[in-house]
Amino acid sequence: MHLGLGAFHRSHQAWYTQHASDAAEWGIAAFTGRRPDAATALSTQDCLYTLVERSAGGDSFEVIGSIVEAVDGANVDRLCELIAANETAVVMLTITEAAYGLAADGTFDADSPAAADDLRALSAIAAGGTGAPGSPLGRLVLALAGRRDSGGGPLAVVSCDNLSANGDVARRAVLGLAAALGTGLGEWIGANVSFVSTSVDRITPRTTAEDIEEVAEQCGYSDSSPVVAEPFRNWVLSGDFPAGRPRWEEAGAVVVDDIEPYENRKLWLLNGSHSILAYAGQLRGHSTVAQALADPVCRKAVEDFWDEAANHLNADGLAIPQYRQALLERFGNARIAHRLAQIAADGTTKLRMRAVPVLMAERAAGCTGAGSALMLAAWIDYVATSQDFQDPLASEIQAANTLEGGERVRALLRLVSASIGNDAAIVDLVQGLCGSLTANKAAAAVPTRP
Ligand SMILES: NC(=O)c1ccc[n+]([C@@H]2O[C@H](COP(=O)([O-])OP(=O)(O)OC[C@H]3O[C@@H](n4cnc5c(N)ncnc54)[C@H](O)[C@@H]3O)[C@@H](O)[C@H]2O)c1
Ligand SMILES: O=P(O)(O)OC[C@@H](O)[C@@H](O)[C@H](O)[C@H](O)CO
Repeated sequence: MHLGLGAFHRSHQAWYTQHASDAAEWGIAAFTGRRPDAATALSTQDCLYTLVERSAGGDSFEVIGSIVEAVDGANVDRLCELIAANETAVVMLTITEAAYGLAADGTFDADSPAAADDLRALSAIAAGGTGAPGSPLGRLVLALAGRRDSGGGPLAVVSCDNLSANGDVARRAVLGLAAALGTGLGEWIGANVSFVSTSVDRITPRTTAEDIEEVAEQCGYSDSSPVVAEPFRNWVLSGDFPAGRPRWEEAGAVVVDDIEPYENRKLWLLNGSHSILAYAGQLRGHSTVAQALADPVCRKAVEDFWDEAANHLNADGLAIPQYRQALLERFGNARIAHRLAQIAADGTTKLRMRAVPVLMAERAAGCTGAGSALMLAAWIDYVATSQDFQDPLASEIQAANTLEGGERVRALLRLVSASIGNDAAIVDLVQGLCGSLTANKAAAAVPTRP
């Protein structure tokens, strides 16, 4: 099963499942998150779609068939039916970082609007009423209650979202929501559901109309739902699969006992620098990752942050210099038009995992942390100028934006993390960096496109 049918699941977990040595024994039922569109489009073509692997040198095409059913996420009856089935072994999630209802301290926030709605819906069901939760995790909790009742047995929930310790985060959110259905469900989940943590990597931008045209021209058939991704892919998993899983390792996935060093390497070096490029790049007039990286001001901001992060990535075998070099090549692939506006979304949740841990580690080591602080300053400048940023705390950001100077910086930083927002020296540091990325904007080396 999969929740959050979008581009990434189709370029990553569906690819690994298709290439597992026992692929013929498995099929994925994938549910959308907030809209039915992706399921409707895929269903009309038997859930088959083209994966376009886009390197700097050209494109190659592969039809992926590992998804066997695509369903509107609002079809909670079908979700419950499939999760109750004994044959269901794994539930994968790509529902975005913002969908886990994380509070600024990393705990589950039962008061976030989506969680509060789900808790109300689940409590009403527990009291014998009708209705259904509206978020993927709320729906999953209802379906897990059905599995318990039907004796479907244990299974694994595998978060594939860019969150540190994503399995633990998923467990906290599921248990937080399950409380509304009575304490017995939490106990059953504790005993029967394994929350697997993963580090996932494959740059997969949103599909464009040009991508659809290209597939028609090159492949000679019409595909409404191709997905474009870079050639690179990586999947590191840690946790138990009590009901089995496809042999993903035969397709290159890696199973480890301690995932933290891999997660930190990926979240800090790749996603952290993506966030710098997203905010600094847009402030400087760029719209894609490749354009922003070619701007020396953005490139320096990335390298400075990487230097800081590397100080705290010390586990054996991480090969940080090679990883950095590979990232420069991957980001520089201008044929992958990775939009900075897409990466910029949900900054409060993302910066908590991308900037804050490195900043705190640097300061604990007696350094300034200016490279990580610049990521936060870029975000603060971005939310002042962007008219249409997306964030689970958008209204709180708007309220903070009505303040001035240090008060505004402090209020915005508190939305990311109380520990940095309440630290006067960090607030001063970040405030001093605000505006610095655009101060020499005229020096940007790259012509920009709208
Ligand atoms: N695209 C990539 O390159 C990439 C790479 C690695 C990891 N990821 C992870 O996968 C996630 C999904 O990526 P994608 O490219 O498929 O994105 P997407 O925008 O296509 O979204 C995937 C699904 O999540 C649902 N969703 C979005 N916001 C939600 C919310 N607030 N609450 C509930 N559901 C929501 C959508 O409806 C959709 O079904 C990312 O957020 C990231 O955590 C993506
Ligand atoms: O999808 P997000 O919003 O978590 O982050 C945007 C990008 O940084 C991200 O999607 C990367 O492309 C991806 O993590 C590469 O594996």
